[in-house]
Amino acid sequence: MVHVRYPFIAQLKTFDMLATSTFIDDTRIESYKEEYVRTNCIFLPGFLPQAALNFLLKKLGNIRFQTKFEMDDHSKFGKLLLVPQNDPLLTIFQLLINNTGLFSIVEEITGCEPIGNFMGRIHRSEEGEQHGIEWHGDNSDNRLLAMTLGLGTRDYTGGKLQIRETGSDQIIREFGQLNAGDAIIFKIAPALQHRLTVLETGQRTVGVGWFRSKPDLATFAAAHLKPY
Ligand SMILES: O=C(O)CCC(=O)C(=O)O
Ligand SMILES: [Fe+2]
Repeated sequence: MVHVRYPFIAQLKTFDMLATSTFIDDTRIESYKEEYVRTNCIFLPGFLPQAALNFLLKKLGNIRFQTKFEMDDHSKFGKLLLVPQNDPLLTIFQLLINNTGLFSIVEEITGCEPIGNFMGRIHRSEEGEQHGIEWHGDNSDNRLLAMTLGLGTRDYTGGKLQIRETGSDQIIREFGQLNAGDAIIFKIAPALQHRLTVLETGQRTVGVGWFRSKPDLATFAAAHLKPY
């Protein structure tokens, strides 16, 4: 018998989280559907259960973030601090969201094609650093929907996630201060763009990622959710 080691998983299992919890209140599906049709996004306050949230917040306290520039061909369109790609915390975050029950509910609310996997990262914006991301679409890599999950305990100003129709001046929806555990799920399509405005005061920390049509979960897990 082969023993694999997921150092944090034993703790997570005690929360009875993995593969059992869907995080979305299914009595509210109809109102989420209506919100999504109207605004191309849904706001999910208290999406992440407290135990999982406390666990992620505690681990985040020990992480050394690294500066990352968002690049489009050779031009920069954003600057942020990122949890290093090989950090086990990213595996935990992705394990929580790669949940087929959650995928089904998200498919039902948004009418998107079947979700194969969720690929995510964790980033932070800090005051005085011009941290933010200009208008962009994230239209690549089989992305269907994006998610932003609040993972910070500090207040902030600026750092707004804004959504618009491509090329338009009108903001369809914007989200300022996010509380830890709150999530936003929004549509990725050529007709839509979003941006993260520059952080003015305080600090903003979020998990972000994309629900993607391909590859399927088994293929994704074998490549990205490996034991370490
Ligand atoms: O921080 C956010 O809410 C969204 C960030 C974003 O658009 C991205 O990472 O592509
Ligand atoms: Fe984005």
